[in-house]
Amino acid sequence: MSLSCFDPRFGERMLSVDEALSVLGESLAGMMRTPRSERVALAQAPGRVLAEIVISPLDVPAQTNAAMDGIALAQASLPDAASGEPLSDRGELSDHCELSVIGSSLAGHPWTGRALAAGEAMRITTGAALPAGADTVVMQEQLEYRSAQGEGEGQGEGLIESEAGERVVIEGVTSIRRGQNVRQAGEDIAHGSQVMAPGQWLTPAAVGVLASLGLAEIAVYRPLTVAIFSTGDEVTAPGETLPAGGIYDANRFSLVALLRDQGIAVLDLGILSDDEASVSAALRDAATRADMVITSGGVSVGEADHVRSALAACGELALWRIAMRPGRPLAFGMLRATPADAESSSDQVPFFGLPGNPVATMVTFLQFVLPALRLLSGQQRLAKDEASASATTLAQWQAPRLQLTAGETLRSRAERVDYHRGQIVLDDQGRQVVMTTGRQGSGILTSMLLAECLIEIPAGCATLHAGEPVMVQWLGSRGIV
Ligand SMILES: Nc1nc2c(c(=O)[nH]1)N[C@H]1C(S)=C(S)[C@@H](COP(=O)(O)OP(=O)(O)OC[C@H]3O[C@@H](n4cnc5c(N)ncnc54)[C@H](O)[C@@H]3O)O[C@H]1N2
Ligand code: MOO
Repeated sequence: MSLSCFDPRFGERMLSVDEALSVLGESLAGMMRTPRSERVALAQAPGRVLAEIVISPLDVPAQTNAAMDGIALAQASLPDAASGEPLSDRGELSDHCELSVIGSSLAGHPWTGRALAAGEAMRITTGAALPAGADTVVMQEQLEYRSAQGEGEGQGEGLIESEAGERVVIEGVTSIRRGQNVRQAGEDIAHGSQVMAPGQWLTPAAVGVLASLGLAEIAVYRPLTVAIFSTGDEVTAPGETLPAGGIYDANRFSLVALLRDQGIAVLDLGILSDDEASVSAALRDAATRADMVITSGGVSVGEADHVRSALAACGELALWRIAMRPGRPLAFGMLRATPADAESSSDQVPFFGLPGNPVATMVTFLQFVLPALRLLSGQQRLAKDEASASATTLAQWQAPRLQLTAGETLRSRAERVDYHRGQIVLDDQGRQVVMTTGRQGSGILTSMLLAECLIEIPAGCATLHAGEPVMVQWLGSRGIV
């Protein structure tokens, strides 16, 4: 396969983020395969990607039922004040009426007797099936029950079982609308309708919906395996003593967390020293065991930046200079995999060499790696209307963009997109605005700790004034998309 990203021009000039995304998309399109699937218990499904079409085997709800505790009745059998007919003995327009209660329909214990006739009602609890002959539920708060002997009068709250000869007085009859407080069978999901399609990310809501269909297990795509390692002689594993000139390995941990959050199986290959031979040996090995390989550090132009040369021996690679900050240098390419086992689905494995500065590692992951993973893991962007779900570009898998108002003046270098880490706060007039999290260096990882969004200051814009509109990439309430 010829990779357009290895067009020699790209080594010369700075790519925009959009250009880099489209080149990446083209490269990955050539290797797209439907991932293999497996069946899992529903409890294991959250965070996985659905691999089958789900057609509803039933109506949800399965039966027409009450949305309130109260009584079920046929609205047409009620006296109608709107018709102007006198409802009381004195000829006044009364707003109450009395019906006889013939029984109870309880959630899990539906009424199995005869249908309701005119002038009759039935006690009913929320979720209980509506008895035949009823189409409307009046809530308990509008009711007063009268026992056959005229004793035990009361609002009836807490009373479940009806007794023989019981009657109920309804207040506010004129406001009762046909079908009120009733949930129709199939009003959420109709029997035989398509509920989900392959590619659906199984969110808490999605597994709830699957459970509501009675499904105990479901087909999901096998998770992708991603191999990661950090590079650099100074990079030290947490738990070890930090040597002079050392720095603890933050990137591997933030990357593992980002990957796991996407349901990815991680092959953690640890830390590699700045040694070309060991980096290329590790890459060769990783390419046979994983669906993608990600490193951090060593992609710039320093003497110890060996990732690029090590990669040249293992595949087809390019160093991109991307007009963004943080994250200007990024290596991308395809590693040759000599499959050592039948698990490997391709003889080419995408590779990302992310920049070593910890914020640059996370920001480039979010811009490029995350969309690539979502694409390769078979996710489909599903929308209520099919037209908006159709176009598949990598950009659609970036964090969602929102327009907010800048709460302070933001400065950037005009020639590249700047991703400031932002927090959404209320200004002194109670309006929602976005502010930076403070110092913005690409080694200031605590700026990501505070970030709820990335403020995108576009190339060509050196200053954005307070009060001006600004686009942000929303990272979600948990700090990741
Ligand atoms: N002459 C130039 N120097 C640099 C350029 C440039 O264009 N010309 N680009 C700068 C930018 S921007 C970045 S980002 C970095 C990226 O360089 P590398 O990917 O080669 O990263 P390193 O040099 O290995 O490390 C950069 C920085 O990050 C620390 N680091 C590395 N790995 C980890 C880790 N796993 N956990 C925590 N911190 C890590 C490392 O110690 C360095 O401080 O290059 C600039 N230089
Ligand atoms: O852009 Mo580098 O990625 O600033 O730290």
